[in-house]
Amino acid sequence: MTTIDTLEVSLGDRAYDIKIGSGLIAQAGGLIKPVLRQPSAVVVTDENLAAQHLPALEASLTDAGIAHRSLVLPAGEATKSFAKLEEVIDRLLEGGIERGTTLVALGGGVIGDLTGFAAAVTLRGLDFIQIPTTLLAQVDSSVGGKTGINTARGKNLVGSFHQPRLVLADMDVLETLPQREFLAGYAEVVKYGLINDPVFFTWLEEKGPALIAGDRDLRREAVLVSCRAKADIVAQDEREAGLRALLNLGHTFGHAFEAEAGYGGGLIHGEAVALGMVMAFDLSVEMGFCPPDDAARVRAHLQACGLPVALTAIGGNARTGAGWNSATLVSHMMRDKKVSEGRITFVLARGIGKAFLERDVELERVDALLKTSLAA
Ligand SMILES: NC(=O)c1ccc[n+]([C@@H]2O[C@H](COP(=O)([O-])OP(=O)(O)OC[C@H]3O[C@@H](n4cnc5c(N)ncnc54)[C@H](O)[C@@H]3O)[C@@H](O)[C@H]2O)c1
Ligand SMILES: O=C(O)C(=O)C[C@@H](O)[C@H](O)[C@H](O)COP(=O)(O)O
Ligand SMILES: [Zn+2]
Repeated sequence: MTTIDTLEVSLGDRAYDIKIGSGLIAQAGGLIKPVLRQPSAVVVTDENLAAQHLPALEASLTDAGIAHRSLVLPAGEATKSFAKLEEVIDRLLEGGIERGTTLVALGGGVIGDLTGFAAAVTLRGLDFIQIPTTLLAQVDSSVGGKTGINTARGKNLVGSFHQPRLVLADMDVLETLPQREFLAGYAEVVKYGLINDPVFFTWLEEKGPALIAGDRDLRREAVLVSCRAKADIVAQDEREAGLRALLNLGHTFGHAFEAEAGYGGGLIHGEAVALGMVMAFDLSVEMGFCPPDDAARVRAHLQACGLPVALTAIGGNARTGAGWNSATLVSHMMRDKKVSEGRITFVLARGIGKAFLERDVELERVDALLKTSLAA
């Protein structure tokens, strides 16, 4: 049996462990059982996971004596919707559910966010467990308790803070993850370096190519460092009173791009975040906060990895099939949850590893930056 790394998200009576290792899905029943209120679970997953990893999870739950059933949803961002939330809740209630039943999210961020929100509101609150299967979900979405859905008006505009009881990050599942999805998750890994860990960013510049190519030790190290970074921030600021907003680096831009792209798969979250981080660094340079060389390093690394670094790579071309304009993107940004008294709070940087929050940003600057990127 291989070793399991355990990190704690220290949140008092809502504290929980993140377990990182190989073969965790096969052992899930035994690992989950101690945190269950009663031995009954409903697994929520998507059709790709149902084909590839659900059977192993179900077998493990059966072996551990946990009664279970599974709900399988369509894969993709469009599933994070009111319609699918209603469907999940209806199927939970239809099949019979009690307050002691635990939901188990087997999937990427879409399944994790939706299942967590369903858990938060069904019977006024069920426990849930995260089994993240994408790199993005392992390093970011499964940790910290942000749950929710998208609306036609924007990303994640309906949701709740609801912490999981346990996170099981099985490194083996990354073997079946499509490369585009792996890369998208890598953008959120890079984010931790850019926020407050310049040594990690330098490590990624050096090791990123091998990690992306499939080196398992490097992948595990990156998941561990990322989860430690996120757990540390969440423990200090669970509900985003301040510090936690740094985890939104690249997201004010990125969420606007996702909303404009329509959640259809033409642009996925991590890709939008990669481009958003490039733009946040460019804005930081424009405003005189950040040395141009640091922004150049960010752009160069993400580009070398194959992530989008200009709006021309995603908007108004074959991927989305639509022409974009800066005014519409700014109007999306005005619905960001960090808007306060009509002003957007941006996550900017004084350099790599030196992110900070800034409210005093003229929208004309943002508009000009978007126009430049649209014409690049
Ligand atoms: N709650 C948070 O803190 C948080 C943080 C970051 C992102 N998010 C959200 O996460 C979502 C994106 O999550 P994602 O990037 O994981 O996308 P996703 O959940 O859509 O998964 C990506 C695709 O990969 C497939 N897949 C997943 N695991 C697989 C595996 N092991 N093998 C083969 N295929 C697999 C899925 O079926 C899907 O088609 C966005 O909605 C974003 O807003 C939330
Ligand atoms: O956990 C957080 O806090 C984050 O901001 C992590 C982000 O990567 C994630 O995309 C999150 O869902 C964004 O949250 P939102 O509140 O801006 O919708
Ligand atoms: Zn994100």
